[in-house]
Amino acid sequence: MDILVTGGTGQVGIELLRQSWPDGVRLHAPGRDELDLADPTSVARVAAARPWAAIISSGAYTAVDKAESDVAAAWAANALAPAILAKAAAEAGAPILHLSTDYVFAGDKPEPYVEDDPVGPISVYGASKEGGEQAVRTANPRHAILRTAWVVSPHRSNFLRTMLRLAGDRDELRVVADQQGCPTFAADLAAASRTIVLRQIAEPDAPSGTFHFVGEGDATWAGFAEAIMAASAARGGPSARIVPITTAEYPTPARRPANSRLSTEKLRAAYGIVPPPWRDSLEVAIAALG
Ligand SMILES: NC(=O)C1=CN([C@@H]2O[C@H](COP(=O)(O)OP(=O)(O)OC[C@H]3O[C@@H](n4cnc5c(N)ncnc54)[C@H](OP(=O)(O)O)[C@@H]3O)[C@@H](O)[C@H]2O)C=CC1
Ligand SMILES: Cc1cn([C@H]2C[C@H](O)[C@@H](COP(=O)(O)OP(=O)(O)O[C@H]3O[C@@H](C)C(=O)[C@@H](O)[C@H]3O)O2)c(=O)[nH]c1=O
Ligand SMILES: [Mg+2]
Repeated sequence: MDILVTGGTGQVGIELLRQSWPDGVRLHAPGRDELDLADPTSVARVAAARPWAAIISSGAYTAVDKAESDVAAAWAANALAPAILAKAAAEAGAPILHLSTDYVFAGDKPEPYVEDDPVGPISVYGASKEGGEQAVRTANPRHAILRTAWVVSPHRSNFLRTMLRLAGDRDELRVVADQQGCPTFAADLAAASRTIVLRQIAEPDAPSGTFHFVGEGDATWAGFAEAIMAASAARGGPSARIVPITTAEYPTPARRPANSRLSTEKLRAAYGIVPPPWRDSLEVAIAALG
């Protein structure tokens, strides 16, 4: 049984490939040389290369600030590529698991967002990911659109690694304290994705639709940074004092939601998946960094 994974070299892709998969399941994760998400011809070729048992669509244009000035590339990778993948899976009678983001929301809801809340992206990245959701939803009835948020891991570029790197150079880090969300560890997300995709392959009537998966608990970016520093210091790693600032004091090309906490109740009910607390996963990740 062959599963196509896009973005296999990304934070989530690396952890997907590391999961233990049942005998007979093979994951195929072509690199950029073979699969260029910005090139529809290349995406269509890989999508049609085999009758995939499932497609996991994890690859994306994830540089949130750069996307503001690179609109076409962001939309090609985040919306058009998933459309092609979802259609190819549908033609093979196969499900697609597509990863999406909290940044599809505007961030003005005071409570955690549920799956049915209206989207309202405030960035090019968020809008392009919303485009990808709509493409997947309309091209393949057998889908799980899995929205996640604030993904970190010991690999690639992410907030955890940025904070540790900056802490190695400075005594003090200024971090925004008026944006709240749910930190998510890539390994936890990959484990949830594995459960969903295996059930979708095995059961044609497995729950389809949009679901949220994020680490249990919430934080502001400043609060997350403080927890990272405490965990790092406890293991003799780099640490710095976190100075809470406002979004206005940290100007960026892209706007980000003030609140993008996500409720995960729907996934719990549909698939029995219970997200681990992000603070527990932080300890595991810091330990893995040595
Ligand atoms: N990171 C986060 O905080 C969040 C991520 N998500 C979503 O989760 C998914 C996985 O994200 P994550 O693993 O963190 O992403 P990363 O930024 O770690 O990795 C992105 C992956 O996509 C690949 N990719 C990007 N552009 C192309 C392209 N044109 N052609 C081929 N491959 C390409 C990269 O390949 P290469 O190695 O060649 O660069 C890499 O494998 C994405 O859909 C993202 O939108 C959702 C919420 C939060
Ligand atoms: C590096 C740094 C960032 N910040 C702020 C900027 C921003 O508001 C917040 C997080 O910055 P980052 O650039 O790491 O995060 P960002 O690129 O916004 O992360 C997002 O990535 C995409 C792919 C998603 O889908 C989202 O869920 C989210 O994880 O922290 C500081 O306040 N101080 C700092 O020193
Ligand atoms: Mg970033």
